[in-house]
Amino acid sequence: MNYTLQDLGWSSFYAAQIEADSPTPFRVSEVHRSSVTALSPAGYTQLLSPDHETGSIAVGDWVLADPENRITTILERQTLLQRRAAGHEVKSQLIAANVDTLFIVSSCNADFNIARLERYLALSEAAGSYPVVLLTKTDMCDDPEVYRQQVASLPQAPTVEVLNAKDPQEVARTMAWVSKGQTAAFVGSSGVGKTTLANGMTGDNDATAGIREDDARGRHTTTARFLKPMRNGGWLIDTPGMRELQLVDAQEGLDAVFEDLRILAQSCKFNDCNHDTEPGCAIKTAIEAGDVDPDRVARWLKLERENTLNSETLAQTRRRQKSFSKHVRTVVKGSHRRKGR
Ligand SMILES: Nc1nc2c(ncn2[C@@H]2O[C@H](COP(=O)(O)OP(=O)(O)OP(=O)(O)O)[C@@H](O)[C@H]2O)c(=O)[nH]1
Ligand SMILES: [Zn+2]
Repeated sequence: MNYTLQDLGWSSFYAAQIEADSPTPFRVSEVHRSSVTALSPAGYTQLLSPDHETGSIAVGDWVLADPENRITTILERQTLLQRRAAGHEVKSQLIAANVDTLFIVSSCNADFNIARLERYLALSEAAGSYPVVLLTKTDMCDDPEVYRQQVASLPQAPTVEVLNAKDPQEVARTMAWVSKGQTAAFVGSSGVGKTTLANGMTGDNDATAGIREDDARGRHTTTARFLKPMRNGGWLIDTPGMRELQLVDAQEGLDAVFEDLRILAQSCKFNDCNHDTEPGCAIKTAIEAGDVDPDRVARWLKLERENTLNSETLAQTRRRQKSFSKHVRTVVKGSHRRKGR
């Protein structure tokens, strides 16, 4: 199957970043330890990272490479999904780039959890992706509408679809949230139906998501991310293992999801009000008047604290990533100069 750049999601946003005589861009479809697999109209190509490290490249990225297939430029992203990486050290982990639609998957059962949905919604808003909440397992639930209502009545009124993920017609309906050339990804807990939905949307038949990869320490299970073509001409970034999700650098996302509380907090007497014991706290007053749900305030403050802590500690990591992208851009400029420009 050969794809045009437009099929792969190329748009004027990216075209504006390259020059007329730039080499053909690639879309990253898989990130490995020191190389990436990328798609272009010529098919799949293995590309090398200049510093043999791929932490700054995400599935979905658009990149340029030199004739030796070494990546020279990562094009500016339209959207970027990231989270705090697992482990003690605060690092951001790139999940996927240039995702237009983020499917936030939960089930119409005990998995359903507003706090988790708010967290995923903030992630999506911070990334710049359009969130669509998919509530699965309607066939095993007496009243899916109760669940739909709970999502739809959030102040942000997110788009929500309820469906049986095993029903091809219902999957086809939800697939319409991704147009030809657009890219989608899934987040959600284990067992909510992400693989089932992905199989329905791509026509694949994946049973397990983990793959095995060799490294110096021997074989170990790793989580892989793939860009896969959807039946309708869209693209799906399959992101297994997207369960635990700590926010980092997600202030804009939190501001969007909790806009009502943020606006209310502007009326607090103190600018840096913790909405705890301070006098003149507009949030507390609203809770006491029954205008605001105290649980929602608690969820907001918890996510705010988490994001602030992670984002502040991240500064150093971010500087390292910046110096990487500076390095690859310099390579491009240098090669231009050599050509006498
Ligand atoms: N009846 C019914 N079963 C579903 C539905 N969605 C998923 N399932 C079943 O739920 C089980 C888990 O579904 P998966 O698609 O593997 O869930 P997942 O989100 O990919 O889980 P992880 O890979 O662990 O993250 C499977 O047995 C599915 O067949 C649904 O809408 N209705
Ligand atoms: Zn306050």
